[in-house]
Amino acid sequence: LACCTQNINKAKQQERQNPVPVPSGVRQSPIDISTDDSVYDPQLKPLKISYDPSNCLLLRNNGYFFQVEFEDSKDSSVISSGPLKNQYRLKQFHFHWGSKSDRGSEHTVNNQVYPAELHLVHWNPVKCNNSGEAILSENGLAVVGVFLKLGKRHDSLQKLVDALPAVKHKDAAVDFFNFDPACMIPPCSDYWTYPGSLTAPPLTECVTWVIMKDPIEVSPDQLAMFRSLFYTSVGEKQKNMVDNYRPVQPLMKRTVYSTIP
Ligand SMILES: COc1ccc(C[C@@]2(O)NC(=S)NC2=O)c(OC)c1
Ligand SMILES: [Zn+2]
Repeated sequence: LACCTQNINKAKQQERQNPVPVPSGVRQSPIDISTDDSVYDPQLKPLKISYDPSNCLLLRNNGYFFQVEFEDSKDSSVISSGPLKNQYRLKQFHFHWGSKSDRGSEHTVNNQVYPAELHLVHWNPVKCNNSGEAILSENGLAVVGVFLKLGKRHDSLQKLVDALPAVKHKDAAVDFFNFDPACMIPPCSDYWTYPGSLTAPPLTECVTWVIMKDPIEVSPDQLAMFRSLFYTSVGEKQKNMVDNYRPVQPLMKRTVYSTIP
């Protein structure tokens, strides 16, 4: 999963500069979430989240964003319930952010943009043998999205921020152990959910999205550290890693369901 995102992330950057409609894309992501048009589903339960920090392995700059990768050979860091029929294993998490705080998130809410968005990527071991296969299987992936807004410092995120200078350039990677991603899940369990896609090529329509209603807060200094990374490898002309988000896509015939009455 981590390996094959690199060359296609270049395509994602291209796609952002001159967006080309995806032929026969009927469930593309991200989208704008119109709260008035979303449908309250009283059957939707809170997402069950159970992560084991000892599964945390590595921090990598893949040339499009930085991602934290997890051991996923067992059902030890998983999500279930909510809109999910099976249990999904955490594979990695990453962020999207802007060059300025008036842009950065991939999803928007009533056209409100956030300065950044966290994606926690999980795959379905019942339907797939590994995360690479999950990309090719309908609802093979479940991605939890969490908006970031500027405010007070996020103390538990600081451990990750402090490790970023070690992965400034593309393809850099360092050991990154004992981090609990649950610290980035907002206390309120409310979410929107809809069927969508990867937001980078190959843009496959394999994702059940769960977007948390409440943002988490990070400080301006913490977000500035995200922007200090580079898209480029050592020795190349440095290009700051910013604005790595895809524009919103047409909702088409989809319904966004919510836990919010
Ligand atoms: C070939 O497999 C891929 C390709 C790209 C991504 C990245 C992304 O498109 N997906 C999400 S989520 N955000 C993104 O930017 C990926 O992530 C699971 C898997
Ligand atoms: Zn993403």
